Amino acid sequence: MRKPYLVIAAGGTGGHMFPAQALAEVMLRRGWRVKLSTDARGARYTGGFPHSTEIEQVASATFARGGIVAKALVPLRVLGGVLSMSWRMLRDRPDVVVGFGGYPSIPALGAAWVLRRPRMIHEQNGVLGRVNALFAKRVDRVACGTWPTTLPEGVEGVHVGNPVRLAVKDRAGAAYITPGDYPMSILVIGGSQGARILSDVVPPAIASLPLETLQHLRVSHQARDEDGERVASYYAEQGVNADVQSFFADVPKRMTEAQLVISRSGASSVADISVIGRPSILVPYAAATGDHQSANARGLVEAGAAIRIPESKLNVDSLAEQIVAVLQNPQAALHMSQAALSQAKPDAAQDLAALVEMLAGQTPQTPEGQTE
Ligand SMILES: CC(=O)N[C@H]1[C@@H](OP(=O)(O)OP(=O)(O)OC[C@H]2O[C@@H](n3ccc(=O)[nH]c3=O)[C@H](O)[C@@H]2O)O[C@H](CO)[C@@H](O)[C@@H]1O
Repeated sequence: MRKPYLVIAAGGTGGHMFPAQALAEVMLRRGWRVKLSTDARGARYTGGFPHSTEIEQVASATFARGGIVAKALVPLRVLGGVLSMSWRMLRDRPDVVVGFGGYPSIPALGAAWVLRRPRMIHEQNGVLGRVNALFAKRVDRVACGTWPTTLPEGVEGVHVGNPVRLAVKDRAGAAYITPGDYPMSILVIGGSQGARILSDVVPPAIASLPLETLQHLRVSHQARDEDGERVASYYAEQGVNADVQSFFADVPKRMTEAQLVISRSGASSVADISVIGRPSILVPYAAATGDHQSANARGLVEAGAAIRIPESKLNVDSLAEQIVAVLQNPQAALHMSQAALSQAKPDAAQDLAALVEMLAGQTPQTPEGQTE
């Protein structure tokens, strides 16, 4: 019997790919055939996708890069991508197409629009990205990871949350050990790529903490490759017990063990912090499109789960003061961890999968199982 067939279109950064992976995991388990349509950049993040995911690389074109000639050719490349994808979809018709944002999602979403296939976008951030903004009025559903999300007039969003990895979901609401006179840890992460500003400011802020706190502290610090050595030697010189890596493969475990998370407010980082339920200090990436990282942080901040420090106010003193405020107030820290849980959507992947199946239901199936 023909399996229902889902095309997931995503690319660019890990931020688009991780939620796409979570949906692929659920749909494959539900007996669907899943194809990921991505570009070379997105393909770097496909290692975690289940092996049965079909992966198709499409040529991508971004408006932001390249010289004048390259930019002038972008509309042609996009049109070519949509046409060739339409041709492929005519021969192998998807039941549903879901776009997660990024330029590589244009060919599949564009083709689904041309062919009138059921289609949906998922926006991770509190502000629509460029490609999702282009399709918001041309899809059957707009699923939102962050709430509220600013949407174009006339478009209604469905709040499903940002799907988290299984390793995160497994630790949903894991018991929180409040800060005290025993080993404590701080996790410092800057999105999938690491953030230089956190490598500049966090180490001296931690080194300046009162000795009674510092002596119990372990730090896990994600630093970009080029910053790793200086960050590690600084911590070592200051006698701080720190593990510095360019990417922690076991963030869910480290986050569970942490009394405090210091992080950027990328959509998946915020989702992980909410689902596991940890106090956080968030430093939104100021250059993010439409300041979407501030929008992402809003839910946790308004719930009393996170302290937001804008980049312009981030310095050694302001950060140290907030770290002390969390680590020296166990009750406040416990309250923050519980408030984080109040913002969590641990079943986002399942809710998104339910929307996909609902959209597929709009397509009548013939007794042979072929779509009409
Ligand atoms: C710089 C930038 O433009 N970032 C954008 C990018 O996020 P970007 O990919 O940087 O970050 P996200 O916060 O969305 O995701 C990072 C994920 O990586 C995990 N992690 C992080 C560090 C580590 O060492 N190990 C690890 O596993 C985090 O727990 C999280 O699950 O796409 C997101 C979704 O569109 C946006 O919200 C972000 O604004």
